[in-house]
Amino acid sequence: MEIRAAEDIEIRTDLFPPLSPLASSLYDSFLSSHCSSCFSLLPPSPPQPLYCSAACSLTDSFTNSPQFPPEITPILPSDIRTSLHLLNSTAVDTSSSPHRLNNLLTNHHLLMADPSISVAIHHAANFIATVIRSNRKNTELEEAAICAVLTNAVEVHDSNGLALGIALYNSSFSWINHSCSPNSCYRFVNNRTSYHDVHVTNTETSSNLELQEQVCGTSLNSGNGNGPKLIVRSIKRIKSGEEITVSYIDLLQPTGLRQSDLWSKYRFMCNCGRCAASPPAYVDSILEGVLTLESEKTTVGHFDGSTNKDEAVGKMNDYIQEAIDDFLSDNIDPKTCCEMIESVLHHGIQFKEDSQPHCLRLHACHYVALNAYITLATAYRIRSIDSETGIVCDMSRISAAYSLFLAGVSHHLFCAERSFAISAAKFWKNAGELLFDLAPKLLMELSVESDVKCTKCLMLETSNSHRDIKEKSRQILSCVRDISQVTWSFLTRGCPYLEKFRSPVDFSLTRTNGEREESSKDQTQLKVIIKEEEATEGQVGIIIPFEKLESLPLSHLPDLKASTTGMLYHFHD
Ligand SMILES: C[S@@+](CC[C@H](N)C(=O)[O-])C[C@H]1O[C@@H](n2cnc3c(N)ncnc32)[C@H](O)[C@@H]1O
Repeated sequence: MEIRAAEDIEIRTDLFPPLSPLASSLYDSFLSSHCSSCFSLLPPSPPQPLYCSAACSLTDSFTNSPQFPPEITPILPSDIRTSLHLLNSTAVDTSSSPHRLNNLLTNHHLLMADPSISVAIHHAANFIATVIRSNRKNTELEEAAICAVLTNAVEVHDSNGLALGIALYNSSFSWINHSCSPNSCYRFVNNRTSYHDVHVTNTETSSNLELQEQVCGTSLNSGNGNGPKLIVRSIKRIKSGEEITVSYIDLLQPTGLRQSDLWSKYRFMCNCGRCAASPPAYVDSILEGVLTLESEKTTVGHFDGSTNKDEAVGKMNDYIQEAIDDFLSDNIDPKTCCEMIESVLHHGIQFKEDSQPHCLRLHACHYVALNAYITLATAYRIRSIDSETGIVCDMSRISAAYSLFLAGVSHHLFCAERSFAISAAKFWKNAGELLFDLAPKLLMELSVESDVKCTKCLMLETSNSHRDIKEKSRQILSCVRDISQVTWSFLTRGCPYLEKFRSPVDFSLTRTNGEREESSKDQTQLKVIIKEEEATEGQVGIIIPFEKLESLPLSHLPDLKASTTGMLYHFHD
């Protein structure tokens, strides 16, 4: 099943009114802080039982279910609670074939064929049958409910991106397939927001969609009226008849990782255009891109004796990822985390090829580097809070610089793949917040007053059309580039990794190992190794300077890809 547009849909259109879930549940860690029915934050001393209102308490009858048996692992208690709600929902037709419960795909055969999960599904189904005191002879329906939840439920996030729990929606949403280059996205709206507070460009939007092979008569808003409401919005222009797609996973990952993410979470191999592209899309090559520098320009190597680039890249990735994981699990302090990650980002690692030493670095847009910038921005921010007065500003400044750099990098990727708009917008917002946070600290330190307003761009104005958004995106970049001519060197002072870059939106290196060099000279010394095994001898790629990529009409990007020989991207003036 799939959903297709019944008519042309403009960018930024809500495809149907906010949808209530058929069933939902908080994760265990939020059960005492959030309303189990509508997911809103409860007051500091919450009422017992834990609902925000009498209406919410009426919709949720299974919160006090008995202790979950350990055999249900790896199925989470929130999956079981959602399955219980689903079976208890008046909007669910339990008399139809359990293999397509309420017309939702259950992937029953796929999940039951996997021994790592089928045993747990079986135990969980027996547990659910006991709770609902089912007198059915078998637990087929309970199994189907669990499989429907595992196949279709989505994680619910609050406005800060915190994952609160899961929710399952009817076929209007659940029939929307995944794409790694989707044309739509979804988000959750506060239950207290009325439909009229939500921006809807076309109030007739429910007629924008055609449900293929629709057989159920369920109305769009059937389900748990108090649960977290979901909105689907177009992020590209969609032609009549085109399939509506959203992303089920983080899109800022290269193809192999996206595929394994989808397999481990949803048990399917993605067959979308981005995954099937050959040669791979520009963004997928650059998300895994690495740089080599000639030996005399480098001094430090973290892993001696490596003669294989793939192995060297693997070590570099593992080292950074371990530092990130250790930081997130409190195993290392923020200062050590910054030192470990920055040392690999800045110095890269050494390897030998044809008995020549080379230094390998992650490309600034490498997916591990992106995760590193997020961690570094957070770690420096924590250091700013924990610091003595003297270095508070320095720590906040570098935190803002990493956040701004991340926004610039994601914007660069967004220019080539428009579905990265959501990530780029989030990173720009974070960067803006950290810069706003830094400004008063600096003013206090400098004891000056200032009223700074941007007159170059109209960033806060909303854009309606594709052309407007492109123009606004160009304005923002030109504004950031102009401002960063004066601020970037200040923001990055004392941070050797970021000091190498000309600005947060230009990734051509300005120095290698402390030596300031002309950018053009650098570029001839850098080889962009995107997929080394596919490059032929003598191929030298050049990092595409940001301005050049930006000034290219988007329609040229596929040409750029098609004109490549091997996997190296050549770019000529
Ligand atoms: C939420 S459902 C989407 C609707 C589903 N196609 C249906 O018939 O009801 C998710 C399931 O659809 C299939 N699916 C979704 N996107 C896919 C894609 N890009 N490639 C292959 N299968 C996909 C997978 O079986 C996945 O588990």
